[in-house]
Amino acid sequence: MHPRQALLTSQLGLVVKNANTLSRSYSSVPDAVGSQDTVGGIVSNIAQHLGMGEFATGGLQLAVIGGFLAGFRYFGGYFVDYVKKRVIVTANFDSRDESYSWILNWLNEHPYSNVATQFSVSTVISRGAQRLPGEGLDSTAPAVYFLPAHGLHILRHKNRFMWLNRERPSPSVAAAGGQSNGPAERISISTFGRSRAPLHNLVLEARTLFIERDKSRTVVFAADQYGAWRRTRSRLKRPLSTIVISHTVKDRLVNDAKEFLESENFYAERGLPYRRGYLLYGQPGSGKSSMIHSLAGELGLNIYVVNLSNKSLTDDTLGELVSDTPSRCLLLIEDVDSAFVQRTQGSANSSVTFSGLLNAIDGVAAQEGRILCMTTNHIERLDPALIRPGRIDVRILFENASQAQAAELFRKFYPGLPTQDALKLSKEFSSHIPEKRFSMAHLQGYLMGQKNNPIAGANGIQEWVQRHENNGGSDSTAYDQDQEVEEFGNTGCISGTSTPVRPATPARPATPKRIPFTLPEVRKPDE
Ligand SMILES: Nc1ncnc2c1ncn2[C@@H]1O[C@H](COP(=O)(O)OP(=O)(O)OP(=O)(O)O)[C@@H](O)[C@H]1O
Repeated sequence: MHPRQALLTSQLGLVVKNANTLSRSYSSVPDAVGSQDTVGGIVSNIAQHLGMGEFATGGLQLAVIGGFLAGFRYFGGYFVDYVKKRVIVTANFDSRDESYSWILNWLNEHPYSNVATQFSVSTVISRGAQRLPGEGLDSTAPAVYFLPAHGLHILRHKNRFMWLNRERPSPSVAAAGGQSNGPAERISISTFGRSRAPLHNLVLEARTLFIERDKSRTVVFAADQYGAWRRTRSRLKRPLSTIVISHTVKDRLVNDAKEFLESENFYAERGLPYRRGYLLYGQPGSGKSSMIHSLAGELGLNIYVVNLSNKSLTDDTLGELVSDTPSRCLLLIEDVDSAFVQRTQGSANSSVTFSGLLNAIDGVAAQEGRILCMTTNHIERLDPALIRPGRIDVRILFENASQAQAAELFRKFYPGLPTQDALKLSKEFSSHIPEKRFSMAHLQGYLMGQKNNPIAGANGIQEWVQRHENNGGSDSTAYDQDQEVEEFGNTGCISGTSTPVRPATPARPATPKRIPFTLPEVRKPDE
């Protein structure tokens, strides 16, 4: 035999011998039973039975042992997982979900965030840890949040050890995982034990903390390019008293919305879709958006804004977005005329089709308990189907400033004035303003130039008005009628009593048409 061959044979013999020894060591059966009962023995017996040589027997024994080890490795993972599941409880949070913001906020408040040596700094608490505009604008300096950095952290909460893993997959991993909503960040929090209660309570605590933080604010969500809602900003609630419109209109609108939110049973008992739609229409800068923000604040609802001009928005994503809104929220579609002029004209400015919009508004997936608000400066351009009863239940006309509104705006603009002075100066101010000639935004702009000088504000208005009238003014022709709420049938779909709005000619009329209404009074649902 060749010396190398002899060496190989002797080495293999050694391995086989060791394998026999090893296989014996796994056996818990006493030697008295005989070597036949060990794994090695059984394998060699089978090998002998098959007429295999010593070399092949050793190979077979090695293969069997390798198989055992591979099997242990494979099933060992399951075993470890099984044990983990029985002694460790874990909660996972995904950045695409609102609960992620609760946890980030909770972490920011947690003492660990002050001592963590690896931490990230953020000016916003938001999903996806994205830099989003708007937060902190109400204060002079933007807020700063200190959060544990990505990676593993061990912290103590309510006398319990917990470990937290904050992970952000790379975009390639997210793409491979088919995450169409963009790469998601994840936080998992674990602790020993089988009870979910500690983590359950932690989540509830985080939610309460977050709600407290937003209590005095209205949070605005907007659809991102992936078709998911993103928190874009939160604003201090705007008091209703700062909106200068007819008090009757304001009260009726707010009461109507409040009544709706309390009438779930009424709708359920009658099998009516539980939603309510408002259309705020009229002059630019007359307070439509401000009224909606104020209304949301009053009702304690967050605002979900859909921008139909967003080219990445499709019928499907719009439908998903609407069905993804919480059951209590205000869904806002601003400047709805800019995307849809008339059904027949298609949707040149939007990837969403007209029927896609209608489906999203009242399709089966549309959320119950939702308030829909649409705004437009051109009601006459809207397709009647879009604003038919059931989709839009209440219409509110916003006009340019009346003299009474101008006077009230003046008084609210200078709240520190003694009553007598406020009355005198506001009268002087408003007397020079032609009825419904200028928008409230326009007048507010003028007053901003006289922020600290109410007397100059009152005295200078005449010259300002003359100047703007000579220039043709920047406001369009005034309406000739009073502000009012126009009320369709309460139940929307089954009404059929209202007079539909005729699609107007494409040319912009000087004076928007008033829409006739059939029910002058707001009816209570249980009347
Ligand atoms: N009726 C009003 N009461 C108080 N402030 C008003 C009123 N109307 C307008 N403003 C002020 O004018 C500015 C613009 O108002 P807002 O955006 O609400 O108008 P809009 O009708 O929604 O305008 P557009 O149709 O152009 O979107 C805001 O700063 C708001 O405070």
